[in-house]
Parts: sequence; C-alpha cells; structure tokens
Amino acid sequence: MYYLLLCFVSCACAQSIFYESYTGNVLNNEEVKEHLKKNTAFWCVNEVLPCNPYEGRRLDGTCNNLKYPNRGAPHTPQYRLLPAEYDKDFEPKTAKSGEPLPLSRSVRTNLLAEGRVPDSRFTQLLTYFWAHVLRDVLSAHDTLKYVIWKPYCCQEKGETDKECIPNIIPDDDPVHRFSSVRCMNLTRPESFQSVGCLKNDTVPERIVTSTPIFDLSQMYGTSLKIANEKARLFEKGMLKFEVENGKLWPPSTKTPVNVCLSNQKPYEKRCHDTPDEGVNSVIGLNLFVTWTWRLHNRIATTLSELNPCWDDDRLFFTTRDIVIAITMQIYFYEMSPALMGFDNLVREGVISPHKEFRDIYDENIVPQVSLEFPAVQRWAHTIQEGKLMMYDANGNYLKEHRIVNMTLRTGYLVDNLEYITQGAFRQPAAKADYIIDPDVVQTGLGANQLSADIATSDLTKNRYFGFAPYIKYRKLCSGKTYSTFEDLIDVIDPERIELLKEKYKNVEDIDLMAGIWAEKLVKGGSVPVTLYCVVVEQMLRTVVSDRHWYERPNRPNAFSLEQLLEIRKASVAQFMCAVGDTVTEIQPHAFFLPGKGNKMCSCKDIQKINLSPWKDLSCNGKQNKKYEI
Ligand code: HEM
Repeated sequence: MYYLLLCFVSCACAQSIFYESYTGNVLNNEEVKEHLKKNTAFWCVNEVLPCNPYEGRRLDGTCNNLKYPNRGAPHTPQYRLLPAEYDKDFEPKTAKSGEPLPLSRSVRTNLLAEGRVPDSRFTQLLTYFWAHVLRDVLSAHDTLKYVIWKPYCCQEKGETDKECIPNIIPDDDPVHRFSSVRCMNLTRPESFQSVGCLKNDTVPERIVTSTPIFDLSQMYGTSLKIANEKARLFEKGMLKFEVENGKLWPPSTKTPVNVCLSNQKPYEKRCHDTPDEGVNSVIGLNLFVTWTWRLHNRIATTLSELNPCWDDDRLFFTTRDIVIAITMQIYFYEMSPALMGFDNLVREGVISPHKEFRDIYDENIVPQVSLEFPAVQRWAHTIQEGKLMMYDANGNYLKEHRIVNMTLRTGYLVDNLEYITQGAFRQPAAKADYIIDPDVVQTGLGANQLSADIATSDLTKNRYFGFAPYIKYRKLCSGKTYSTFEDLIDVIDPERIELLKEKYKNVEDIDLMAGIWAEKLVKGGSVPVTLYCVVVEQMLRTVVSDRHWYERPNRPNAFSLEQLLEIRKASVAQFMCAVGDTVTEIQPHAFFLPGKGNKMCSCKDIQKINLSPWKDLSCNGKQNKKYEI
C-alpha cells in the first residue's frame, strides 16, 4: 500500500498509539476508555498509527513531526505569541481603571466608518483566495455555534446560557439609535475547556477541527476515513463529482435539511457534501474549493494518462501533493507579496528569491498556528467589498447581489457561477482606508440574523481569546515601549490616535484588534504593521515546521527540481484559466485589477504547468503529448 491506512478509536487498532490532544502525552488504555466513556475522545484523543519516516503527508496531519507524532493533528493546541490576560473567572480583562472596557460596537463605530470605496489595485479574487487559505487552519464551529446552534443569545433564553456573549448596542449608536436593534447574537469560542479536555479553572485555550498545517484540510478533510467516504472516487485518483447546469461540482447533499440555510428553496437546492461542510459558508471559500476540486481531477486524469501503471492510491496522493503545492505557491509567492510586499517577505526569509529548492525545516519546531494569526487577519473584513458584481465573459456588467447574502447559499452558484467568476477578477476589493462596507457591519450574516456586525464580533472575540493589550504586541514586533498615546505616532496617524483616546482612557487599554484597525500600513505593503508582524511569524513557522513542505528536497516523495520548477509557474491567473467557468481571457496578475502593465490576454498566453516531469518511465505511457494543466 502506497500510504498507510489509519484506523480509529472505535476499532481499537492494536498498533495505534493514543495521545492526549492538548499535551501530546501518550495515553494508556484506561485513560482512553475513560475518554470514550465521557464522550470526549473525539476532541481530547488523537489516535496515531506508528509513523513511517518514508511515508508522505497524512490526511490527519499526524507523524508530520516524527518526535511528536500527534502535533499536526486536529484538536492540538494553538500557541500564544503573548501570554493570555484575563479578568477573574477568565472573563475579558477590564480597563486599567478597573472599569469595563468600552463596548465593542462603540469602539468599532468610532474607528471604522461605514461606506464604500473601491480599491484601485486589488481584485475581489484576492479576498476570496485569502478567506480560502485561512480556512485551511480553522473550522466553522465557532460561527455555526451562534448562527445555527445558539441563535438565541439576544433573547431571554440567552441570559442564562454562559456560552452567550452577545454584543450590546449602545443607545447612541450611529445606526441603531434609529432602530429597535439593541443586541447582536454571539457565542464564546470553543475551547479545550468547553469540550471537556481541560478543567474549567485553567486558562481557556481555543480548539479547532482542522489540522494546523496548510494541507487543504478544508477540501480533503482531516482523516483518511472522511476523505474516503466523502471525497474520493477511487478511480484514477479522482474526487467524486457531479455535473449540474453543464458545470462540474463537488458532491452535494441529498437531504433537504442542510447547512445551506440561505438557499432560496425550493429552487436553490445545491449544498456541498464534502469532508468539511463549512465550505458552504463564505463565498470566497466556496468558490475556491469548487475550483480546486476540479483542479484535482484535471491533474489526476492527466497523471493517469501519463502514468497508466499507477493505481488510484498513488494517483490520489500525488495529485493532492501537487494541488497543495500549487495553492501554497500562490499563497506565499503571489498573494502574500501582493499584500505584504515582495522585498519585505524576502528580507524576512518568508519566501525565497530563487526558484530552486529551499529547506529550513527544524524538527524541534512543531506544526502549530498562533491564536493571533487568524484573529489579526479578521482585519480583511475592512477590505471586503459588499457588492458582488457579475459580468459575462466579454466583460459586460450583468447584475449585482449582496455578498453577505451569499453565505451558506451554495444554491445560488448553480445559475450564476460563470458570472461571479468573471466578476472576481474584474471587480475591485474595497480600499484599505478605515472605512468598512455597511453590509459587513449591519447585515453580515444575511438573512440568518436580524443584524450582525462582523467587525464588532472580531473585537469581542479578541477579548474572549484573552489577548494582551495592543501595546504589548507593538513591543513584541518593534522592541519599542509605548507608555503614552502619543508614543503611537510611529504606527498610527494623529487623528486616529484621537479616536482611540475617545474610547480608551489608558494606552494600555487598547485592544489588539482596535489598534490594528487604526494602524498605518506597512512600508512596501498594504496591510497594517502589527498584522504584518504576526503573519510573518506564522508563515516562517509554517515553512520551518512542516516536514512535508513542498520546497524541501529532503522529504518523502519530494519533488524533483524539474517538478518544483513547474510548480513555481503556478499563478492564480493560470488556475482560473484551468478551472474557472468560461475563463478564456484574464490579466496575468489576477489579484490586481486589469490595466496598464496588467492587460487582459488570452489564457493561451498565460504560463502553464507541465506535468511531464511526473512521467514514470516504468509505465510505458504516451510520450508525444504535452501534459499541461
Ligand atoms: C464574504 C465576505 C465575508 C463574510 C460574510 C465573512 C463572515 C465572517 C463571519 C460571520 C465570521 C465569524 C465571526 C465571529 O467570530 O463571530 C468570520 C470570521 C473570520 N473571517 Fe470572515 N467573512 C468574509 C470575508 C473574509 C475574508 C476576505 C477574510 C480574509 C482574511 C476573512 C477572514 C476571517 C477570519 C480569519 C475569521 C476568523 C475565523 C476563526 O478564527 O474561526 N473573512 N467571517
């Protein structure tokens, strides 16, 4: 067998070793039984088959680090860049004065005005891809928790539910002083404590269901069992697929009750039934998983033509490895330089200026994601355009829709995917200008909540994660001590320091999220300076800690140099040409708007990836064809 088959807790595989997910300690049979009895095994126990140093990347992330085999698995802890700071009983800390901090909503409305200003550089496609890659290391449960499981936090029932942490709307709210909305629904993030792995008297630590590795777990799932059940076709390495309205889709659920709450029934039926039902949530993720699903099958069928002697297993795992590498190449070498600056990232060592292999793996650093990494990137909600503009393949504007009404609404894509696709690289993102789209902060969850301010939730979650004050993160990033508001002048413009002063009495009271909202953008890039610092730290850790990182020559089933040089040709424009609906023309740098120096051209002129270097000579496959994708 090319890859090991994992078995599961319930089948008590004799070879398996069981680890406590939080500590990484080995558990004995009695301890595992105790978890099974308490129904906490799913969250608190990782079952790991013995590691084979020569095997490739496992779906569940185990054995990535051979010294610490469960690190890399789902439900393992995130690390904190700075120690948690909570009030008593792990409630959000108070201001230095001992008073509660200002309401999240009042901070948000003070720092981020509402309005729409299109950006002059970035496309919607960039925000779509950004949301997609981040979901690789997150999970949907903290959002589904208040949208589906506990929608009642603003009702009487919510008053006695400790999990409820609704956002209170101040009486002088700029919008809701004219409405009856006084409260917006929200729940606490799930933690090792809330799911029963750690005692409640310990510092709350977030728990997520994806692997902490960039391995497309939002698409392939987090265990071989789930991938086999929900994703794999077991034919030529392909994924299961459906054809509807002339388009290729991931499999869909056949039950009328599903997570696609916003589908306009009975007409809109499609809801993806893939390993992670969360793909049906925000539109960017849904689009990219649909497209990447097709890319997988395109590569798998090409490889099977090239290497007819390869079995399904080998085709599947080789294809997955290539698809992950292409996604990471676009993330590290195209999207991140666009946002954070190419020279900056080369200087930090996040990306290599050379095309050849690079290997900075360190087995002493375990694969993990910092708690701050996704949290600071919630800033992206401020550059999320609220309108979804749709175009035909000739670039003619057709119609528009509210993007917040697309969440949990896969059914709308069936008739509109090609128009949304064309719009993705023609429509600008919103400008990074301290202004946020009204839809994102008033009806952020569409019809699923009366009113939802996603940015206010971003700040509230920051407090429930127990993040240290903003100025401590500034010190971590710059080494500088900030004692007064005026000290912030190097990173925040004077008028925004004034806005912060209106809400916070002491400079130490400023929340991390609020500081980031107010910050200047990093030199040579287009993101706030502290966001930049936190993301750089994580990206470096990712490359250093992932034993199967695609740029490494010394990993099991590593790419040859010839193969890596093909992966280096990946671009989001080439990706869209390969799998985007009706895409025959696109600008070469599709995260940037088309225009001077980035004119739209035929897909024929966009550099393609050639799979010929994957040819296995022992197969006697066809030789005389170009195997381009
Ligand atoms: C279609 C536009 C979008 C909508 C409707 C949307 C909606 C949401 C919602 C409802 C949440 C949960 C907030 C909470 O904790 O209560 C969330 C979280 C988040 N969003 Fe967005 N979002 C959008 C675009 C984006 C983009 C472009 C990014 C790119 C970075 C992004 C990154 C995140 C991150 C990192 C989180 C935190 C997730 C976690 O830690 O579990 N979102 N978003």
